[in-house]
Amino acid sequence: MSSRNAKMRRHARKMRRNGLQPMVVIDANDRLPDLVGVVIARTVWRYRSELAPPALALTLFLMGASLHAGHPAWWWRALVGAAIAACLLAFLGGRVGLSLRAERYYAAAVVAAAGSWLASAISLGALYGFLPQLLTAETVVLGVPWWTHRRRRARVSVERQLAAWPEISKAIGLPGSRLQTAVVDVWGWRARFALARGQTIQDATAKIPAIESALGTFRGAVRVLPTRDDKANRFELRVLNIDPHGDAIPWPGPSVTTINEPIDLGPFEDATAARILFLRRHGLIGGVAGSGKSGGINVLMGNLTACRDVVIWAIDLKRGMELQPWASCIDRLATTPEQARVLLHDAVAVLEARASWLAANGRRVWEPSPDMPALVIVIDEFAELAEDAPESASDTDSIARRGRAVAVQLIAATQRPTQKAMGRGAVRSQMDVRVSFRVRERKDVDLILGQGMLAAGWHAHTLNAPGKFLLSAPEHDVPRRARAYLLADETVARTAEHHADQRPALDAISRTAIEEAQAGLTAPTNVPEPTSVAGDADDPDAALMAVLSGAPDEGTPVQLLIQATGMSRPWIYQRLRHHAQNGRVTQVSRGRWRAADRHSQ
Ligand SMILES: Nc1ncnc2c1ncn2[C@@H]1O[C@H](COP(=O)(O)OP(=O)(O)OP(=O)(O)O)[C@@H](O)[C@H]1O
Repeated sequence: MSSRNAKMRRHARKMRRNGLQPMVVIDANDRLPDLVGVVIARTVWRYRSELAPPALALTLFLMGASLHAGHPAWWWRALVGAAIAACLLAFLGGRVGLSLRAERYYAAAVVAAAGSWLASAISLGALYGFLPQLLTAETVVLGVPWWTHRRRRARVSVERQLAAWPEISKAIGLPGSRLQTAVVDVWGWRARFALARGQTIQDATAKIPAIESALGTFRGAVRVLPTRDDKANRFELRVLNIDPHGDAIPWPGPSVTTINEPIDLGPFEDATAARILFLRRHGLIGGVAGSGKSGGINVLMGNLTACRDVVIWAIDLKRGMELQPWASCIDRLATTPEQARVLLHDAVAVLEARASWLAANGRRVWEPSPDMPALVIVIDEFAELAEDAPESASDTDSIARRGRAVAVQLIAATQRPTQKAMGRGAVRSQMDVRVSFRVRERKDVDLILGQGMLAAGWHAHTLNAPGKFLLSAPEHDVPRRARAYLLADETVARTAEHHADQRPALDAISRTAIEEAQAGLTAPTNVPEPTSVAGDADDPDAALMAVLSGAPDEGTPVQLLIQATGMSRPWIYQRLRHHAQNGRVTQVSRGRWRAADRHSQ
């Protein structure tokens, strides 16, 4: 036979040299040549999934025939066995991977039909009456759902694609890498590979375009990720047949009611939520204009405003364009450089006061609660702040370095967080949560996400639609694409209105600190010496009323009242409360007081 095959190969080569296609000629009396046997075996193997229904029918036929000959009384065993198996599949099929109810009922129906036909064949004979025709009809009827089943067809096509992996791996420069498992999911499929000795996940990441070409997918369909066990010599390949982020994903509403819970920013490609904890963390959001940063901030605002243990301050130097719709939920909104400067100065005062309070009370961290809320400062376009209010750099720096323990947190958005744009301080390096929307240049990946992230596969420059982002944080150390939920303008307006009533106020410690800071900031130099205003150093209450009577329309800061009377802050507040109850003084604004009727005093 082998000399015959050699002869055939020589003949085929000769035909090809003459420009002809070789043809296998089979003599009716001859044994089938090896080649044909191999071709048939390969075809059967290749189409084994499609051939499963007739193969099952043939097996049943042979079993029925042989058992009828040897054990015709066994028919009831087949019947009972099939009934039990059908019930198990119908009710517990989920445990063997039949996740959909329709799949479970189908499997149960197949087992029941096969079992009853087999029982009849064992008892009566496989060729009895219409039994062969019945078997054929059942094969066709029950075969149709099998042949048309989407997931089965997808799995088969994946298996066929992956059968070529040994050649693909050589062609793309990952020789020796081996397929371990493959699973079809809603969006496409994923497979786990073992790498050859010395190959790394970074090598596989660098080969993504080559893998896409070899598998014949569309551009951008392939992701390379570490496996769950985080082994350095394995990787997971995800291939998307449909982009799960193809359409905008409407915001389903807030995912949290406290900052102690992780906020859901939008789904990853496998439909799991990109949840991130902001408690005692600073966040940096970057990406080119139009990449969806403001959309991302909207998702954050929708969630933060639902938290009763968060007070939100915001800086939006684009005249409040982005954050204005949330104004009813924002405790303080700075839209000018001067307002921003004061706001950040006050935030540092809050930070200091909270730190002193923690130290005095032997506590390590500020646990946010509705009475003692976290203070989250959202800054849209940080670069404008750095440029227009450069004197605030030391304040943002202090907050970035020392704000975590006292829950005074920054969330900054900017297009390119260069050192210059971030105010040259420690702000960028202190950002614990990084969200990168699309960047224009590859090097901007490292700018937003941190040094070395581009090389590690964080390819934010390949994000291809607004709202798509990569999330980097201690609990998110793998570059998985996510897409932020989209809040329509009406949703923002409705949510802001809904949450406005439940916003908490700052705690007394923070409020007092702000009043002190503002008194320090605004103490005018031309105000007469407090003692001379008071005129009566022996009677602090009279001195207090004298200062309040002479107060300007915008009121006198508490700090001045302290200086005028020489009394402590609690004493001042106690007297102010007392006089306010009697209608003698009035609070003009936070920390500023004057006499109710200044002319009658
Ligand atoms: N999550 C999202 N899903 C779908 N579309 C989005 C999403 N986020 C933003 N978009 C679309 O992209 C457009 C630009 O988004 P956005 O204004 O948030 O970008 P930006 O990065 O803040 O830009 P800029 O820096 O100019 O303010 C929006 O008008 C919106 O149509």
